Amino acid sequence: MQTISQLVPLRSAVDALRADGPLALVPTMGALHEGHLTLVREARKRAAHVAVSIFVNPRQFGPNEDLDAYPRQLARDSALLEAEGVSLLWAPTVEAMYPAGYATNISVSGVSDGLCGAARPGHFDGVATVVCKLFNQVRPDMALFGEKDWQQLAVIRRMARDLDLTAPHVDAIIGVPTVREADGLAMSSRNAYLDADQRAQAACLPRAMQAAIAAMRGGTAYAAALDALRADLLAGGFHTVDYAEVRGSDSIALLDGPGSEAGRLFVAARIGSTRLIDNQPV
Ligand SMILES: Nc1ncnc2c1ncn2[C@@H]1O[C@H](COP(=O)(O)OP(=O)(O)OP(=O)(O)O)[C@@H](O)[C@H]1O
Ligand SMILES: CC(C)(CO)[C@@H](O)C(=O)[O-]
Ligand code: BAL
Repeated sequence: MQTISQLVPLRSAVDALRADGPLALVPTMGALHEGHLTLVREARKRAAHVAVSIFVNPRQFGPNEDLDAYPRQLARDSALLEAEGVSLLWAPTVEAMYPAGYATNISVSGVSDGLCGAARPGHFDGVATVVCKLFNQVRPDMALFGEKDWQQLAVIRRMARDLDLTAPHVDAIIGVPTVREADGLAMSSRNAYLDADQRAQAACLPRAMQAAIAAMRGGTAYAAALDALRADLLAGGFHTVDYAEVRGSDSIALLDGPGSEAGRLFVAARIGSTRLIDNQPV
């Protein structure tokens, strides 16, 4: 596995890999867990070579968010990726990604609105901008993203179509189902912020979501099921529910009851100083 942090050597490394067959990209912010490694394994099934990027992207963090605290573990991550047969680790410096004078922003309207877009203003502009840059830098044939960040996946799919970043009529943006801990909690780098009590309480998030979905499927009105879900989370140790909403799986449009589009339940809630997100089909 080659590890590269500057653009000039990246170009020749990528050219050599691409000459050898399809190249898949797995973008990450590091602090790798089984969710990330599942994306890598899926990528290996589909491509001759896998490139993984690790970049804690300052542009997607709000002013009062956890940019400084975000876990950085490059040596450990690198060993994990080497063991998975990854060909290239692209770990750019902030200066390589955003040189002095950097002034371009990508904003994907519609799917970026609401949910995490409302709770984290500017977040999806930061994500779209860096992912567009990563695509231009690595020029992959496909890229894999986790469904845990469902809205992010929708934003990236929209951007890739709108900016012709991938070949037409090819599903080159691949979503991978959420990998969970034994008690149902979605794996996330931010789970490392939880102390033992908070970690035990956090399992109430997927449990309460399952209960709300069962109630909706049983005919309970969405609004009533969402009220009960918020109450369950607050009783279970979460102190704030940023949102608990049913939205269309593709359009991310708000749904107030069963309709023609498949619905998904989206939740973001805070426990201590940690913000957790999850989504599941209704
Ligand atoms: N549990 C998971 N299952 C599947 N994919 C995941 C999971 N967690 C993260 N991913 C995916 O891995 C990629 C990199 O995500 P990232 O590095 O932000 O990790 P994260 O665990 O989501 O971190 P954070 O705690 O910051 O949300 C994204 O496409 C994300 O959706
Ligand atoms: C896609 C991504 C790597 C962009 O920084 C990040 O948002 C993430 O890790 O999900
Ligand atoms: N996992 C999505 C990236 C973020 O929360 O900033």
